[in-house]
Amino acid sequence: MATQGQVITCKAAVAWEPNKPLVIEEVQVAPPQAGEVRIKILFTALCHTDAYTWSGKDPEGLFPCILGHEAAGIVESVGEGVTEVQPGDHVIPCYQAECKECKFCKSGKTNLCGKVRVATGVGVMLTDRKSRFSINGKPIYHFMGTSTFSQYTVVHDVSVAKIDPVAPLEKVCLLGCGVPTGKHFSRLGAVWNTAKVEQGSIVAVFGLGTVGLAVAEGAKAAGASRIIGIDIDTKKFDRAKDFGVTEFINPKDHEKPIQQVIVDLTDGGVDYSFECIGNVDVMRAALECCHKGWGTSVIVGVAASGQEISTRPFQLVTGRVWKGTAFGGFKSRSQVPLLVDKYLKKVSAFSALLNLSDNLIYSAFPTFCLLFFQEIKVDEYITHNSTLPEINKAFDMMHEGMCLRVVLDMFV
Ligand SMILES: NC(=O)c1ccc[n+]([C@@H]2O[C@H](COP(=O)([O-])OP(=O)(O)OC[C@H]3O[C@@H](n4cnc5c(N)ncnc54)[C@H](O)[C@@H]3O)[C@@H](O)[C@H]2O)c1
Ligand SMILES: N[C@@H](CCC(=O)N[C@@H](CSCO)C(=O)NCC(=O)O)C(=O)O
Ligand SMILES: [Zn+2]
Ligand SMILES: [Zn+2]
Repeated sequence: MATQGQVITCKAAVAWEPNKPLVIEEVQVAPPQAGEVRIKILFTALCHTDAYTWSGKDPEGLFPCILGHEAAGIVESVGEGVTEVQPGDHVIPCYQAECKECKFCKSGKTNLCGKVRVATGVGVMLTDRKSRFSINGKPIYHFMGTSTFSQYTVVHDVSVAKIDPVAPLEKVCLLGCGVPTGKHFSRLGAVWNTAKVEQGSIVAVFGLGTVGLAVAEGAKAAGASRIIGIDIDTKKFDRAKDFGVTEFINPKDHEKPIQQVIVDLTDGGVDYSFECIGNVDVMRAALECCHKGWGTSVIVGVAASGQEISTRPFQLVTGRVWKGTAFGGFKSRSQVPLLVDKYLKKVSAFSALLNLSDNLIYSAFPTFCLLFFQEIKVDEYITHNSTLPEINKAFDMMHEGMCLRVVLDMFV
C-alpha cells in the first residue's frame, strides 16, 4: 500500500527520560514537508554519542526523543522541492548537513554547515520548528537531525547522502559516523582536514573504541612509524593490533601522569595525538604528550555539559597545537557516497582475488594488497549484530566494553 503523504505508524526506541531504558513504542511519523525526506531505516549502529545524550549530559539532549545517527536506509517519500533524491534511493542520513550554499559550506575551510543546525540542535524540523514524530498526539523530539532508532524517520534533504544501491546497507551504515570520524587525516579526507599525519610520524591514540581504532587505521595508512594506543581497558589491546596500533599503555599501570610516560617513551613527545574518549583530563594529557615545537593534538571525543579543557598556555606558546574535528572533516553529502564507493572497490577486489587461479593470485597479489589494505576497513568494526527490540542489551554491551559497533536490523 502506498504510504506517500500518509502518516506512518512504526516501531521506534524512545528515550523518555535520561538513563531510563529505551522503550519500543508505536510512533506516528508524519509525511515529509518541503525540503524533507522520509527514510525507511533498515540498519542502524550505536555510537557512544547516543549513549552520551541518553545519559542526560548533553546540553542539547531533549526528552522524550528518538536517538540514533549512524544508519542506512531507503527513501520512502520526499517533500515538495526535493530534487536530489527520490523514493527508492539508497541513502545514509548524515547528522552533519551539507547545503552547499551557506557561508560554512562555501568557505572551503570546514565541513560544518549552518543551514539546519539551529533546528537539529533543538530536536525539530526547520520549516515549522515542529517534530514529525508523535505518540498519540504527543510530540517526540528528533536527535541530531537523524533519529535512526526508528523504522521510519524524517530528515532535512541537505542531510541525505545518496549512495550506490549495490552497497550492503548493513555494513555501510557505519559510514554515517564513527569510521569516517577517525579517518580525518586519511588521503580521502585530506582536502578538508587539519592534522595531516606524515610518513614516519609518532602518533598517540587515547581510547581504542571504534573512533580511536579508525584513527589508528588512518595513521597506519598515512605511514606513521609508531602508533601508541592508550586505554584503561586491556581487553581493547589485542584487537587494536589489527588496526595498526604498535604499542599499548594502560594508564593504570603507571604512577606518573600518562603524558610524562609518553614523553619519556618518545624522546620528547609525539607528533600527533587524538583524544577519542570525551574526557577533559585525558584531553589535557593528549595535548601535553605532544612534542614541543610542533606536536598537534586533536579532540574527537565529546565531553559532558559543564566540562572544560585546560592546560598551561605555555604548552601552546611552545608550539603545540590544539584542534578538534567533527565527522572527520568529511563533507557529508558529497563525500559519504565516495566512501561507499571506496568500500565497494575493496570488497570487489577481494572477491576477484578469490576467483583467480593460483598462478594469477601471485601476480595479482601486490595490486590486491594495495587495494585491500587501503584505508577503508568497515566490516571489521562490526563485532555484533542485533535487533531493535534488543537495543537496551546492545547499549549494555557498549557500556561493558564488549563491542565496537553493534548493528541493529530494524525490521526483525
Ligand atoms: N567528533 C566527532 O565527530 C565524533 C564522532 C563520533 C564519536 N565521537 C565521540 O568519540 C568518542 C569515542 O566514541 P566511540 O564510539 O569510539 O566510543 P567507545 O566507547 O567505543 O570507545 C571509548 C574508549 O575509551 C576508553 N576509555 C574510557 N575512559 C578512558 C580513559 N580515562 N583513558 C583511556 N581510555 C579510556 C574505553 O575503554 C573505550 O575503549 C565519544 O566521546 C564519542 O561521543 C565524536
Ligand atoms: N550536542 C553536543 C554536541 C556533541 C558533538 O560535538 N557532536 C559531534 C558529533 S558526535 C557524533 O557521534 C559534532 O559533530 N559536533 C558538531 C556539531 O554538532 O555541529 C554538545 O553540545 O555537547
Ligand atoms: Zn556518532
Ligand atoms: Zn551549508
